Amino acid sequence: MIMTIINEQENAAKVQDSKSDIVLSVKGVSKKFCRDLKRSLMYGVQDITSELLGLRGKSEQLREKEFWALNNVSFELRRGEALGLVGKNGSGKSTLLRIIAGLIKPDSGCVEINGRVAPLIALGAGFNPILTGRENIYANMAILGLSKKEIDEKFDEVIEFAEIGDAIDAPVQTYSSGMAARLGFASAIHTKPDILLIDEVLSVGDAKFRAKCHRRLAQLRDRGTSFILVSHNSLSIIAVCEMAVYLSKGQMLLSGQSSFVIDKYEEDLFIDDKGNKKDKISAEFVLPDRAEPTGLQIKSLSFRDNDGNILEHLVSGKPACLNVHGYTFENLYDVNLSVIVNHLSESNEEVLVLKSSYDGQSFNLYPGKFTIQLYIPYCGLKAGVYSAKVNLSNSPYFNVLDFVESYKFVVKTVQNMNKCLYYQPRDWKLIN
Ligand SMILES: Nc1ncnc2c1ncn2[C@@H]1O[C@H](COP(=O)(O)OP(=O)(O)OP(=O)(O)O)[C@@H](O)[C@H]1O
Repeated sequence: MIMTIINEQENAAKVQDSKSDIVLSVKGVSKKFCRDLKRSLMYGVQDITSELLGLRGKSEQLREKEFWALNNVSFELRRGEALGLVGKNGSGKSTLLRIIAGLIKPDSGCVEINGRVAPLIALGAGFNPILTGRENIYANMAILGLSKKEIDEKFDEVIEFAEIGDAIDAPVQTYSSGMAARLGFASAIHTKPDILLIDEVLSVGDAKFRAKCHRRLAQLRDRGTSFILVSHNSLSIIAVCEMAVYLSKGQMLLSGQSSFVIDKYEEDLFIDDKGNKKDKISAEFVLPDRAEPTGLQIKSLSFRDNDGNILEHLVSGKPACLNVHGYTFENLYDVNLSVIVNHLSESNEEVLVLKSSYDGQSFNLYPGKFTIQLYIPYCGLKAGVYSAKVNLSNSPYFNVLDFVESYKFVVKTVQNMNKCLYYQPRDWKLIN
């Protein structure tokens, strides 16, 4: 009997602990906007008047031209946790951050915050363009709740972190977007926030500064700061956040472990608004006939398996052939194939540059159809959406004969490789 009582007390303490760990609760938050400016102003006046008169009821109905920018979104954030917010353009991410930051009110639902929130929303948000960097630091940190004395104490650290030198005494309107982001980031992190809201700001600035921000974020996390990070860069989300929320047209489609959520999000990048697949990526990419004076035309591109069947998508670690099928009108010698691949769903950076010339290979083509094949014994790309520039050129000066600017394709993975930059074939064994 005594044991039971102790256990119940322990359980109650645990529940209490886990509750006090929650720094943010977003409960059924909805927000509607109106596309028509005149109407939006009219609705605004109506809403304020009825609120003043105490008549404003539940605003669950949409009026003409209104739409839900957020619809019944709920999640919790714990102390020291990092949560990624993903979704296509216009899915409601910034609106949600603005509601959490208290910049706009939800139409229904509520946000409960346990601590200090520092928003790093749009670049230099909160900065007054005609004030200097120095004046803005004071204004910004005061808004975030610091006293003049506290700001004086932190000031040198802030400018040292921002590394903007003499520009600190120039008006912020003369700053580049990178400089404004540095200053915004530096002042926000020095307010010792409990929750930091970061909207794409980490994608500006040079690589060195970004690395410094990431290091500082890791330190803040160790001290218990929680983050919400909005980014179109899936790798940033996976690297920084253990949890993620996926918004689509204002609704929370999915929440959970970030690698799982990102997988689904990346898959959906190829689904259009009507739910159809946007590009038949795997089906042959067929080019129209063009008047090419170069003596060669690329007719189609496709990825195929070893048996020549068209692949719906590539799979990390599995073999594939890229078939470049075309037509030549004359003899062409020393033709080179080049394939440059960008990772669309992440940084859009080049991740692969393959040129037959680099491998000392070129092809002689004679009038009629041809197929040049690039065989990859295993696909080293990780899951995601990619775009390839495919180009045929010939020596001696690599004159371009024909090219395809953007051949999109999807790579899927059967194993969890999301935290890796590329696919690594592997085998595990114990050797006694
Ligand atoms: N003040 C506003 N008035 C009317 N519509 C708005 C307003 N603010 C945002 N919207 C609309 O609400 C929707 C959600 O916008 P939001 O900026 O939250 O999307 P997002 O997911 O942050 O997009 P992005 O990835 O492009 O930054 C969009 O359709 C946008 O046009």
